[in-house]
Amino acid sequence: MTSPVEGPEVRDPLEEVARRLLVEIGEDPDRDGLKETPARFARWWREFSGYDAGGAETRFPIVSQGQIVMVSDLAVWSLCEHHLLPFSCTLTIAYKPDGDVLGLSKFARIAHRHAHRLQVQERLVCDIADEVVAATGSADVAVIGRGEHLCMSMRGVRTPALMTSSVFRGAFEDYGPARQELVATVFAGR
Ligand SMILES: Nc1nc2c(ncn2[C@@H]2O[C@H](COP(=O)(O)OP(=O)(O)OP(=O)(O)O)[C@@H](O)[C@H]2O)c(=O)[nH]1
Ligand SMILES: [Zn+2]
Repeated sequence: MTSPVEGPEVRDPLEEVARRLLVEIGEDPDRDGLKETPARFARWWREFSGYDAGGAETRFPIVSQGQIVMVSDLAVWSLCEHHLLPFSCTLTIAYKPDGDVLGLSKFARIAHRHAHRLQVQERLVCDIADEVVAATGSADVAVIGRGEHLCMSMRGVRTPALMTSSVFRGAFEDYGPARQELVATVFAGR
């Protein structure tokens, strides 16, 4: 039986990036505790950038006309494109079905798909709204995000704060019943 020929170990270029980073901040990348860190760093960035939220859109026939569907307290993590630091964001996605309704889990998949990118929170909610419009065929879509950004909490101005960003389309644009129901749900909490 022949054994497979072992070639030279192929390192992910991101490991070199991590080693360089460690050296630049005055660390020894070969010390115990850091030896495996470049490989872990490379795996984490590949996981982040190659994230696949999967799942085809599953639609069901609409149950009742004029209903508002809201999925609230969806918690996602994203990375701020300015500092590459995480921000957490709690999202509420609302829409008025027009035709079919979308499977509940698909909203979480859509949210994660757009969070797993370098983002700013304003664009995150718009990207999610755009995909919900495309997936549901409804023009009445709203997304509200409430986030805490580590780039503001742990560095820079070092002040934890909550940022709210929102997008209101169609029936949610004016401060009518749809918008009022949405805002009441978001601020009532669970
Ligand atoms: N509007 C918005 N601002 C963000 C978001 N994430 C980070 N920021 C801000 O982007 C800005 C980047 O500003 P710069 O002046 O280029 O960076 P900086 O010198 O590190 O700024 P400081 O954070 O104030 O120290 C900062 O005010 C951040 O707080 C986001 O999702 N939306
Ligand atoms: Zn930032």
